[in-house]
Amino acid sequence: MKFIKMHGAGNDYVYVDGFQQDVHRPEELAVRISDRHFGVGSDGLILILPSDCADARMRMFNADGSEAQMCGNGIRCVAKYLCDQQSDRGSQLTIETLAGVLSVDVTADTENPAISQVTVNMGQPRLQRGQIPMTGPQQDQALEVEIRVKNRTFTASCVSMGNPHCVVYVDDVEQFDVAYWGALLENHPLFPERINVEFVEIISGSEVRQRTWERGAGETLACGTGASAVTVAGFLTGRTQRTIRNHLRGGVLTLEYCDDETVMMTGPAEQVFTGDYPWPEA
Ligand SMILES: N[C@H](CCC[C@H](N)C(=O)O)C(=O)O
Repeated sequence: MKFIKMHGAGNDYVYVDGFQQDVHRPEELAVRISDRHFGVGSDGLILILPSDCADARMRMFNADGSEAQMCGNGIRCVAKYLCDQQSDRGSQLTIETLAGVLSVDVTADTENPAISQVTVNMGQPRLQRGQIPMTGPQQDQALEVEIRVKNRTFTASCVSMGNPHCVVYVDDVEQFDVAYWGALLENHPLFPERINVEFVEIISGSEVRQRTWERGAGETLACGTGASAVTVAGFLTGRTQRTIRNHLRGGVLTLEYCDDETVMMTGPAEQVFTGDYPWPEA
């Protein structure tokens, strides 16, 4: 099986072109290929597939084999790959995900063809508990709620960007024990489908620092849907402006929560290598 290794701001996935080959048992493949010692090593697996309603469809599997609705860093890489494959395609594409059909715009880096900058219209956030999903009154929002874990109470805002996010504000994110609290929050009984957790330090009204604990993958260097949720939560709770720069462990994303309530995200997409992985066709 041929694969491509790409990352967006250090959030790395193995990509397989499903236009060229069939991929069987992707859940099991994701677990094996993501392993950083016994596999290729990645945060998960992304399949690039034909679509009936868009230029392509993506399916995204976490390193634990669970399928997620969307991946913001991943969709930028899928867009870059499709543009590189067909240079006459133009820079604007649509990509179908389990969170809907999203529009992307790719700008090639003239000095380094391995890297592109990609802007994604991430769509509108879903704010009701029932949409996240989260227990409690299903029509209510969960902005600025207190979540009790062990001996600590966090102030959190929960936002769905198609997939679920819990944004937690902390004073010093570099010193914060992301692995310990991330795992506890991911599996908190409030969240029946588990949750991705963003730990955020506010630098100013237009700048934040984020570390990410991902559902099904642990700490990753970046999360695009998470950075989008952070933009929405920051604006709606009065912490940040509509446009922010988000400093993640693996790079910087620029985001805007627009007047029409869609989130625009811009960041890098980089191809690192291609390879072959032994995986039976059926
Ligand atoms: N890293 C991805 C999100 C993965 C989310 C996944 N861990 C889930 O289960 O929802 C991003 O850039 O948006």
